[in-house]
Amino acid sequence: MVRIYRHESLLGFFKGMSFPVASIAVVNSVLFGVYSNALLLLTATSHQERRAQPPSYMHIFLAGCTGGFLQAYFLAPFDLIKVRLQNQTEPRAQPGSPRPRYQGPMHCAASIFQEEGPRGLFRGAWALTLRDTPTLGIYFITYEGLCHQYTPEGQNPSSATVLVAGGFAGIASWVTATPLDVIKSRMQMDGLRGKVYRGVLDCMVSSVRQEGVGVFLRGLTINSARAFPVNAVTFLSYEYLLRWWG
Ligand SMILES: CN(C)C(=N)NCCC[C@H](N)C(=O)O
Repeated sequence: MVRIYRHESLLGFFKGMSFPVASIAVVNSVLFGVYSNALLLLTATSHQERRAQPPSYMHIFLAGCTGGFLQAYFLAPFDLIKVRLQNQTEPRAQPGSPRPRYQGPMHCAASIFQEEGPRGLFRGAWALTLRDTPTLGIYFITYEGLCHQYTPEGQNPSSATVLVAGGFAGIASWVTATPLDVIKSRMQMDGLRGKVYRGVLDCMVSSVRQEGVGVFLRGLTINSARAFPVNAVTFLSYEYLLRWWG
């Protein structure tokens, strides 16, 4: 944090933010929309009816995995641009200093398209899919399990329960996602200075060889700390929107 602040000022912390903000609505709509509809198909009960007839954990897991799998393809290009911008550490443009490689998200998208082709925009998408498919199953199981545990039979969970269950769901999913998150980010940066990795497995093997198994825990603390508030608010919004409009 100190280094980013010294090198790039407060603005350094917001690098690559505009694209995730623009994309989060689309990505979460796909995720929660697919999850709810998959659960509807599997259990034939609406969101309201599910309080009285809770779905099985197997159905919740399968619906979560389906949501995770499909959202990964919407998330992939936005996430790639975020990662490329976050890894660009040149100070912001100052008179006389060399211009950074990417001047913003649109320029980054256009450059990747030109230099690496349309498929370049989906670099790392396979690792992202492997990361998100099981971990979103875990995400929804944790959320539903905690809500079920702390809510009296047949009632809706309170706001406090939703916030805490959502926060822990976020942490559980990030703890399990971090190893593949590290690999995904390395695959996304690959191609910038020529291709280093032959695929996901090759990236895993060479990362472990060079840095040891601890490499899979990179970013775990920060991912988990961020996950609690983000997902507490995400689930609270989801629950209230469904209660008002569902
Ligand atoms: C890859 N993982 C762990 C997840 N996608 N987990 C679900 C949380 C998603 C939420 N938008 C977040 O960024 O925390």
